[in-house]
Amino acid sequence: MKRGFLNSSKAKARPLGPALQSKLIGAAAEFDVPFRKGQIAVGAPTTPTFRMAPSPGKGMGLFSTRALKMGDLILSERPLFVTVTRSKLIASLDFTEEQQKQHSRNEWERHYELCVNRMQPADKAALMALANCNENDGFGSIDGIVATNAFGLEDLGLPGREEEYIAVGKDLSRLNDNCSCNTSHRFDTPSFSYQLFAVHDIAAGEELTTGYTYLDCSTAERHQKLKPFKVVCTCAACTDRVASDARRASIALCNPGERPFSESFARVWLLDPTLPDDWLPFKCEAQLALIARESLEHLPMHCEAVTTLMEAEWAAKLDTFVWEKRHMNVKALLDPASPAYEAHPLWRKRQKSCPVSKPRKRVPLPEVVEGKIVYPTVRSK
Ligand SMILES: C[S@@+](CC[C@H](N)C(=O)[O-])C[C@H]1O[C@@H](n2cnc3c(N)ncnc32)[C@H](O)[C@@H]1O
Repeated sequence: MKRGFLNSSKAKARPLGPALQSKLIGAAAEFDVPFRKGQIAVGAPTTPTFRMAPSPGKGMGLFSTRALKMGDLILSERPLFVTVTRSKLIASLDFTEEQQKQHSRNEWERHYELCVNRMQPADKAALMALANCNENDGFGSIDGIVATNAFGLEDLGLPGREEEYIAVGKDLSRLNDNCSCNTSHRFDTPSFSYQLFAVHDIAAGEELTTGYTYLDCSTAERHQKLKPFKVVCTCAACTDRVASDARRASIALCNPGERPFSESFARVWLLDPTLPDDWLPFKCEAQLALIARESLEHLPMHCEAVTTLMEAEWAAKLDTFVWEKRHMNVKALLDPASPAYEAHPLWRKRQKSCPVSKPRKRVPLPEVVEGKIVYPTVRSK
């Protein structure tokens, strides 16, 4: 699961076999010693970065207490509660769909109760104080809280079963949704903690937000996926949906079939020696401009576009930084016998297929015109 919560489209429903059922755990009860004192884990910020406060129309939320820079660590916390990803539990083939659903909810509630009753009182109280958007939907009280607040815990699963676990955090689960979110989290397995980072600069007092669903899709798709959280998102992207949808479609298209950016555009560039050298850097810059415009810096495509740009263009620029200790000799990058050449696959392939460099021109960035992305220059092959 790239980001977000239990109901993410990637959280697959699968039967819960006995082996998995026995793994159902209350993290606070099961993993102790180094982190038992509070929720703060290794690497936590030394000065407070956030506070919890009401967010109009959204219940409680987290707000920055000081200006944060892109990449700043906001919080680091051990999950309160870890469990296997919720799946439908089959009871009887004679059950109606609704009876089946209710059976599943009852079973999950029974399992959760076993775990929660093993938790430390303070952890249990913190868990039970979290929001529950499923209160009147036939969910048990713990099940409802887990469904409202759980994050994917993909780094704990075995290969091929990465989406097996989910977790709830005392502070992390207070993050509200925004389709142009300003934070991203990852799970640090050695410290068994979630770490939350600023994905762009954040002003003091700004609400900290995350994306509950995949965000490189249309407003209508996002709203559909937000339904289980009872969220009707009114963020800037949802309000300016025509232009925003066009930009997001273009960002997602740069990643057809979830192939890394470097494999889609870089491949075209690598294999076509008639394209100018600046074709790929241009594509990267266009992608970066759209990502920045939509505040989608948390997407893997952002990192991929920067990496591709670095390899395609900035490697050559490094040649001029002779005053820098780590100065990289680009001649080495051009020499197939050198280790530097070997270490840069993208550059290497480009040099192989297109040995003659063509001059790099700056081009204006794409714009949205009547809901469509318009690239300013038609690039000739
Ligand atoms: C994980 S909790 C977030 C923290 C929660 N606001 C609280 O008070 O603890 C998810 C719930 O917060 C509310 N929420 C989150 N984002 C929202 C948004 N953008 N607009 C309205 N409600 C939102 C919804 O009720 C949702 O079910």
